[in-house]
Amino acid sequence: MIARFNFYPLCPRPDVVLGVKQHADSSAITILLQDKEVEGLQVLKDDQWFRVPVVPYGLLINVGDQVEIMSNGTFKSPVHRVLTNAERERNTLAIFIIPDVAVGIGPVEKLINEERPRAYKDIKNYVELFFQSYQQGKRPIEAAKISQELH
Ligand SMILES: O=C(O)CCC(=O)C(=O)O
Ligand SMILES: [Fe+2]
Repeated sequence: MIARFNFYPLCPRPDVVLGVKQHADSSAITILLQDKEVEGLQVLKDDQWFRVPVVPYGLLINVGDQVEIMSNGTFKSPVHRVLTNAERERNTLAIFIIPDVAVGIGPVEKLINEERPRAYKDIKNYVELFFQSYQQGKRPIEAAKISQELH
């Protein structure tokens, strides 16, 4: 488990500067305590950005890439980003639940069948793989997909 406190200072140019660039989380599950007043998080769906409303003291549960892999794609890890704000500072707390790297992860056998063939490889240290791809501007989960090997 990793806890990250995010602080977004005032930014004079929210039109050109992001608080966090678009990504999906490398965790299995993320628990996010948003700022109780200031909005900023957006989720990508069907090529459109949707704002995540503020729910004071509410916890936002987000599926990360590792649950997408373990569920053989049944649950999707959403791409999201954070905007900046010229008038209000913003604070959030993200708790990333991460499986033991020594154990590794892969799709659960019972979720693999003829209709849904195995879509992801077994992986030992997904977070390391994640950051290799992330630095190159690629969607890290693509590196875990089996169809990738055919190209
Ligand atoms: O600060 C937020 O609202 C979200 C931060 C986030 O996406 C992350 O820390 O992975
Ligand atoms: Fe995130």
